[in-house]
Amino acid sequence: MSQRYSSVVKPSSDPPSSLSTSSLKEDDPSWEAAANDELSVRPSVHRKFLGKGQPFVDYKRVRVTAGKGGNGAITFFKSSRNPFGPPSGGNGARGGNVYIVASKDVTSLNGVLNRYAAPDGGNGQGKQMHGADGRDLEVVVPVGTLVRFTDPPVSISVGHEDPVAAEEIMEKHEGEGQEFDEDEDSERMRLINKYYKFRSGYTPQADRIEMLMERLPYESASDAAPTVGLSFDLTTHSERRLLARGGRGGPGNPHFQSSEIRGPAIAGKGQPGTTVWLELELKTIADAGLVGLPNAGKSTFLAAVSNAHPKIAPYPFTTLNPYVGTIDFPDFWTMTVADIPGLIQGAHRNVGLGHRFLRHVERNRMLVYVLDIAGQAPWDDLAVLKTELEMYKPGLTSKPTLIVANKADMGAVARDNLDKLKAMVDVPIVPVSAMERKNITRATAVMREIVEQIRKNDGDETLQ
Ligand SMILES: Nc1nc2c(ncn2[C@@H]2O[C@H](COP(=O)(O)OP(=O)(O)OP(=O)(O)O)[C@@H](O)[C@H]2O)c(=O)[nH]1
Ligand SMILES: [Mg+2]
Repeated sequence: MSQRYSSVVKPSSDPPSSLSTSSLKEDDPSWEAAANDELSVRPSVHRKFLGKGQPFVDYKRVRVTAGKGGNGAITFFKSSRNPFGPPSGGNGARGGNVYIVASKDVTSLNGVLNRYAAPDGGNGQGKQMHGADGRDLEVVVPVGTLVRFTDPPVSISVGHEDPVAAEEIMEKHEGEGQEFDEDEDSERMRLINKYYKFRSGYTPQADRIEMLMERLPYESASDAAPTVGLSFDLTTHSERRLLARGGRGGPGNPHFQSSEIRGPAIAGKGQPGTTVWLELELKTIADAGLVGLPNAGKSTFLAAVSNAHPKIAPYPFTTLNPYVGTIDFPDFWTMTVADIPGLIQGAHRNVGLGHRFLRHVERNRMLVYVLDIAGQAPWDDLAVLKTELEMYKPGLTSKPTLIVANKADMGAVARDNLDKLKAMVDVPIVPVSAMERKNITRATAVMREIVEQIRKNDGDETLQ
């Protein structure tokens, strides 16, 4: 390498203002020096991974149903000595809950199913054997997923309480010698049938119905609380939230024994689990987002600095989905970098791949503009990128910034452009050759310094 660059990094007046770039100025390393101490460079890209992988999904609608509670049992402990033994029905168990968990190990909503249903709780058995609780289910989503509870699709009706079934029950009990006062009694029978079950052939008498009405399980506020419209954001690894609560199990028949009722042929029914509809939207959270025109070398840079193996090719729009890689520093400090598909002029109006991916720029801690420094006018490219980000969401460009002047290996043009760019902008600029893996550690060191500063200011690992 014959080129030498006088200054590698320019001190920044951009936020964060407290960021010290003095250490970066101290030893302006040349290409050769930088190339010799490439600690974080992976020697080879595993070819077999190139271009493979799962489709990227960043929006999904999901239906989640918690498990139904198990029914209580109606059994009696009979023996030769005691043919009318005491009631011995076990309780039904609660149905499985459904939780949503954020994980840094998944990067797309691709693995999320359309429907989830937690297992039901087990029914009670004879000999006081209670059912087994339904297993809890976890929906695993990437960190940065927004969860919104929505209305059910119009064509499906939700109701756990089925008015038609209640009608049928009413009809069944008509003509059985019991007089029903139309409205009131049908409502009572509906409730009784919702919460209790009877041994086949058993018809509860009026006084039993009275007793059962008195001890109806009360519905807690959280059971009935409407969730539609609620939303939350999963921003940290292993954050866990309850989506749907499993139904309670019904008590077994010993619970209905009293001085009057010696052999209760009654047990509690398991309650249905709640059903909710969700909208999941992924807005990738990475420490740094790579923003650049198509073909600028973003993917090559990501492959050079991180453990990721994105597809790299000499045509625009090679990268069609955001791709997150992790940079591992020798002292085990890590940061994440997102390769975002190329932007072009008019992206905010949906030109090119459009604004679909701009949402993934929103929540990165810092921006890394990757410019093709050997191109016609890299400063124009930078202006286009900044304009597109601002048009999509005002204020987006005010994040801490680094410019990676890529393709600096391309001779005199690159060197001249770099000098011109340095004179024009007031942001740290690091010339690199992502392809030849030169000056990469320099770039990652600056990125680390900026990210460390932001994390310190934020006070924790979360990001809003
Ligand atoms: N000479 C030279 N070529 C490079 C360098 N970095 C990347 N390239 C080449 O530039 C082309 C585009 O690289 P990519 O990494 O696919 O570019 P990208 O920005 O990810 O492009 P899109 O995914 O299409 O937005 C490839 O042919 C790379 O080999 C570099 O430092 N020097
Ligand atoms: Mg790419």
